[in-house]
Amino acid sequence: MSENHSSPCDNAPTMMPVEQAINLMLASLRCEQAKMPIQLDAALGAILADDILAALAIPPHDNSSMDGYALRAEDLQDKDSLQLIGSSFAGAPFTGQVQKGQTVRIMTGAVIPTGADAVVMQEQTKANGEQIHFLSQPVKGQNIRRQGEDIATGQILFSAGHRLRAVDLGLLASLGIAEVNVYQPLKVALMSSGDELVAPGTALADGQIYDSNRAVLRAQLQQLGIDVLDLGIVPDSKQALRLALSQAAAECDALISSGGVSVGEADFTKEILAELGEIGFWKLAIKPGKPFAFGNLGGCVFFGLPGNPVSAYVTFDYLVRPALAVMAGQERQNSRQFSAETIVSLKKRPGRMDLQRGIYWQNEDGQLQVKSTGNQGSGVLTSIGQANCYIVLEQERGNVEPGERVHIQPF
Ligand SMILES: Nc1nc2c(c(=O)[nH]1)N[C@H]1C(S)=C(S)[C@@H](COP(=O)(O)OP(=O)(O)OC[C@H]3O[C@@H](n4cnc5c(N)ncnc54)[C@H](O)[C@@H]3O)O[C@H]1N2
Ligand code: MOO
Repeated sequence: MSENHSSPCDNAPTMMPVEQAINLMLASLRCEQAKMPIQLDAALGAILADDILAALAIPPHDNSSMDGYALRAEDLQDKDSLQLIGSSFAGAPFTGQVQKGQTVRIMTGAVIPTGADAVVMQEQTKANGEQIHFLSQPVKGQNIRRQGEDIATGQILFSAGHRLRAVDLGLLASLGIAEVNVYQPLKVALMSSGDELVAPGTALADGQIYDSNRAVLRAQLQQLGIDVLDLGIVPDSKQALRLALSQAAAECDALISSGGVSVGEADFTKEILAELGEIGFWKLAIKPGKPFAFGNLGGCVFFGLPGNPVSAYVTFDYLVRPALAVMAGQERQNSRQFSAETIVSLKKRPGRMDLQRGIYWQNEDGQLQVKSTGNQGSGVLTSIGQANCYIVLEQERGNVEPGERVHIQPF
């Protein structure tokens, strides 16, 4: 993280527009992760630290896409039989040259013999000893997969910052690459704040609830390949918060806390953040998630998520995820949004951008339609479980009527 964190609106009375907050956050962050070599079998989800150039072509040779016979296409213009002179198997190429009037038995994936320029599949032939009779007239290039048609030598296959997916591991393997340089994973501390919280598996006393945010956030971090330092449940005490924030600052690249960032009498998180570090901004024009706080504890970036389970989930998704991607060295992802017609009315007050939870589908005419999951309360975690998209409603928009168009962002 850069040393200079702007403090655009400490104690700002107004809510900062979400785009502005994201831009401020991303501009203040950069990747400082060391590079490390990693074997392909452990590289799923890792982020490349170097460009990958193809040192060879894929496929490396012109080869057959069918079991059949390799030949010179022009030879079958005036006759329909050719003399068999050998065979080319995948891994055991034919070493001679195909001359006028000759053919070579060939298997799928085998190298095209020198001189041949087409392959006829065996179902369109009849063998009679060394004479092969052809039932179809081939065209030049038929059933030949060209050298480099998938990947050309020297091509940049992946740029630094690319997050490796399963298919990418196959592409790297096809180039013979067994090890790549990736960025070391981020280490992120995670804590839940609140005296009312207890860990699942324990009995509840009066007024207590189970801590669900940590389970969700831990899993989301794990999916991003991040090392999680779980600081557990931190009670609403300044001293406990000081200890937790100090430990995170000493050991981690970032701290994600949930709860305690609003204006209640036990909401101390911001106060301790300001004491040990710096508040970058607090309070965004977003629903849910208004009291989101961003700051730093020296070199440790602080993300203060609101305690309400939906607010914590949504702010992680929309605000923290892109920030962590920058810190982890990942190339910028554009969020995929589509336009859809809402078939229900959506309650919306101007002033905050809404990320309502919706269900979208394609109707018989191929048009995207969407409806709300229902109760949009920021404690209703099932609204996310049932949803397959966010309905993104602009900050100044008011109530939305059935038939109006809205933006959706699929999960
Ligand atoms: N007077 C005002 N009150 C509130 C405002 C406001 O502007 N003025 N904002 C509301 C909004 S919006 C939100 S969001 C919440 C956020 O408050 P905190 O971040 O301080 O969160 P808590 O008060 O600690 O908790 C809120 C809610 O969520 C439950 N919770 C907290 N942590 C967890 C957890 N780990 N797992 C499950 N549930 C959790 C907690 O019990 C509360 O019910 O403030 C509003 N108030
Ligand atoms: O933003 Mo709070 O998250 O609206 O409930």
